[in-house]
Amino acid sequence: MLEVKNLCKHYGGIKAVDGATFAVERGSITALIGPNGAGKTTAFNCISRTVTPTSGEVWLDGARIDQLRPHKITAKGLSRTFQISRNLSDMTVIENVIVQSRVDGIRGMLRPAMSAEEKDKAMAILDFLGITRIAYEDGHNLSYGQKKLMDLAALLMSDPKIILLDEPAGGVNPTLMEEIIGHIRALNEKRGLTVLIVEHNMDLIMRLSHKVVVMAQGRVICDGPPEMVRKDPQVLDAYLGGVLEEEAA
Ligand SMILES: Nc1ncnc2c1ncn2[C@@H]1O[C@H](COP(=O)(O)OP(=O)(O)OP(=O)(O)O)[C@@H](O)[C@H]1O
Repeated sequence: MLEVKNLCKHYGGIKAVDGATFAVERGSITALIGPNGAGKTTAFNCISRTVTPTSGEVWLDGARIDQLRPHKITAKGLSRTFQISRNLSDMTVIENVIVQSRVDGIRGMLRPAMSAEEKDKAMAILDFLGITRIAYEDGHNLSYGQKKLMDLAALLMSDPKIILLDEPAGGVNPTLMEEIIGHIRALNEKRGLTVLIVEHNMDLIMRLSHKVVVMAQGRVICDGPPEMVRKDPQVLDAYLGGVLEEEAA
């Protein structure tokens, strides 16, 4: 469904992504992992076109998307979250969900009124995520976890076929992590969404993913099912005896 071919992003002499090639199969939950600085977030940014790749190609459902503007990519069915929640704190949750999800760029941000249709759709999504009770809460009153769920809701407004989640469990407590795992699984199994996740939490990765793609120094060094990847010597080397080795023991 999503194919990344020989993707490169160089910042001067720094090769943040250096010829990465991988695929995300339709209906899968695929994880992109790797040590700090491996190039995961930069690869995400190139796929969603929030940064311009230096070279390489990104294909979605057989069409090249690496030359499209970000909102055109969203309109084609690919949506992403950001590591740092982008909530607009002087708006309510439902307003945030609607405004952040408008795919027509800056014009959407400037269009204040919510249509009845947008509101119904946003409420149905908040319901799916179990957070209708905070629909009219101001953005600045939200907990960190509630912001994460609001971001997920905004992501779903554009009816994506594939979602890219950047550290969905980053900084959340164990209870919320279980909730987020449940939501991701439900989105995949009940709504048929394909999911690509960047995440450092190995427990989440090993439990959720069908396939794991491992990056190190801008390149893909291994990909396959989680139980294979966690025992791969190259992967263990890349992590230098870190969390994967403990898990594989
Ligand atoms: N805008 C930038 N300018 C210069 N260098 C950058 C820029 N963005 C990323 N880099 C560098 O590119 C490399 C890859 O960074 P990236 O954030 O993609 O890694 P990552 O795998 O997501 O790391 P982490 O797990 O720590 O988030 C790092 O060496 C980083 O310092």
